[in-house]
Amino acid sequence: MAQVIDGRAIAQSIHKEIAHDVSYLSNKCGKVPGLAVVIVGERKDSQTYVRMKRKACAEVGMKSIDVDLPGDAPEEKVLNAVLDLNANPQVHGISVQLPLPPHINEEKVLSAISIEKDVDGFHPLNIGKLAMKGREPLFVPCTPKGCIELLQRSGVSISRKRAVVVGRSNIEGLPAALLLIRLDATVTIVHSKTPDPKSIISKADIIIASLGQANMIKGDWIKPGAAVIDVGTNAVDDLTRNSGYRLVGDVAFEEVKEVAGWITPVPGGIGPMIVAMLLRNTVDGVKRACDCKSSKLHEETS
Ligand SMILES: Nc1nc2c(c(=O)[nH]1)N[C@@H](CN(C=O)c1ccc(C(=O)N[C@@H](CCC(=O)O)C(=O)O)cc1)CN2
Repeated sequence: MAQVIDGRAIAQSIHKEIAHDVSYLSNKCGKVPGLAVVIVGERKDSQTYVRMKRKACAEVGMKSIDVDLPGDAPEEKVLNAVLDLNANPQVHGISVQLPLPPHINEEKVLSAISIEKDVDGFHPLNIGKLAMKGREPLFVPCTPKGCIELLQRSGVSISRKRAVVVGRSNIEGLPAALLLIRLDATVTIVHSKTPDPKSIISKADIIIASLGQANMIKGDWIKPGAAVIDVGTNAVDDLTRNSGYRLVGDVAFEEVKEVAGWITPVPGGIGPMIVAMLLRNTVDGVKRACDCKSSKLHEETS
């Protein structure tokens, strides 16, 4: 029976670490880390995530700068909002909530964010550096960074392990694979066109599932003892709920739990870590800018 990794509890302890750093930066360096979250449109799921990001900022003592634009805002308006935030000294990080409405060129908007404030790590320069040996990105995307944090804080070793990433999206699958390679795992990416995914997944010590297909990965696809991180968030009909739906992952949780060594639930696994990593990236950016080393932060505040 797998150990269920509690993403909410791990994210909460990271929030405490961040609050510690924020207090030091505010009191000793006179810098209150500021995160700008930009939302374009009224998608319900995006509004939920944006609310969570803003609430988390308040909880750890960070400043939240809110930019809410209507769904029909022209691209130029979104680009101008980003340029204003780039120039605002109170803003240390900018998160433009994805997906953007279809009339807006996502690449253009993400490329307009100053790389020093690209706390989502989506700027092509940051992704490019993540992909290159010997180069260090300023920021790593939050979902894959959260996956690694969950593995490491649960005692799962990564080096020399066989890892399979299911999905190849720019913000999840692809950067997750790049991070695992940096940590010396041997990595295979399985995607929607891969023949016989089961035969590949069943050899993995570590699985990061991010394809967006409800309950796709079954118990008999899993090597006994493997670590399974479920990044899928799929809404399935559930008439017993007031909302009429519930969230499930890409992994058939109940059956995989019987075989795996570690597993994350949905909800309550990677989700809360995405927000925690965004705050972590923002605070780390401020530390880098004012040359406050984290060891010094912990020494002086503990
Ligand atoms: N600019 C960005 N856009 C998007 C990102 C991102 O990292 N940056 N990732 C996702 C959305 N996302 C954050 O933005 C996100 C997704 C899920 C959660 C979360 O905590 N989920 C909960 C369930 C919440 C619910 O009940 O609906 C969980 O899994 O426990 C947080 C953030 C795409 N866009």
